[in-house]
Amino acid sequence: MSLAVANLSYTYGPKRALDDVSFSIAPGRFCALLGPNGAGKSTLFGLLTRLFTTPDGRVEIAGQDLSRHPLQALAALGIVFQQQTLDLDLTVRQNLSYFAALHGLSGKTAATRIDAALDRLRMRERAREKTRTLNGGHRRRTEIARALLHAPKVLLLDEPTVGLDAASRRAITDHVHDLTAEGLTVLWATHLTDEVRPDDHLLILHQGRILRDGPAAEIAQGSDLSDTFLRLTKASA
Ligand SMILES: Nc1ncnc2c1ncn2[C@@H]1O[C@H](COP(=O)(O)OP(=O)(O)OP(=O)(O)O)[C@@H](O)[C@H]1O
Repeated sequence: MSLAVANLSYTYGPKRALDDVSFSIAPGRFCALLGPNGAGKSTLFGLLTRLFTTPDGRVEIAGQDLSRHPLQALAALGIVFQQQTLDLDLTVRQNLSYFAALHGLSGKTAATRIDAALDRLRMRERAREKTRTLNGGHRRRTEIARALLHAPKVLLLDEPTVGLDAASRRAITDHVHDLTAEGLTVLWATHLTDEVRPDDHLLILHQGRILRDGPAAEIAQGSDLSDTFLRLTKASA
């Protein structure tokens, strides 16, 4: 498995934000983590990226235990946070170059990796543009390209389409689905059912618990996924 989470729990004081969460994602799968506001998606991402830690449960990334071998585990992880983290005064290429340097990449290796990442997101022709001049969708694509520079096996995206118009939202969703064809494993947090495709792996998270885990089409059972999602998250509200 590319990502395996077992019996993960987390509390903020008395508030239990994650309650015995377990799931695993196979290599090259697109997995949608669908949950309403407050479900625990950001808390889960914080634990997967070691922004904070918990003694309750286990995380394995590309076969490496996150608490026992954090450097090796995190080296296999790319992350796109919910809030944008680009320097708007730098060009697209400069934003990526800086990040490549942080990963110890320089010279020809860095240039080759940057070109490849920009190609994957179809952003190569915009490499010299100031990030400030890009629309929201292209800024997001720049961040995704940046997250791929160190050749991670697993890519986490925390509500990556927030604030984008419908066309950009569709384009980003399509681009990231395409990345899985090259073997990348994706965990995509969202509260929007139209970003989930029938053959995606789907996790429905609500009030810190996984309510469903399986192929999206099986979970929807022939009806509209948004109806299923609303029914499930209302029933236990
Ligand atoms: N620092 C904190 N202190 C106390 N409670 C918190 C804190 N951060 C999150 N929570 C609570 O933990 C629960 C899970 O929050 P989390 O942010 O992980 O959910 P989410 O699914 O990411 O929601 P959103 O889509 O709104 O970002 C919520 O009930 C939230 O109010």
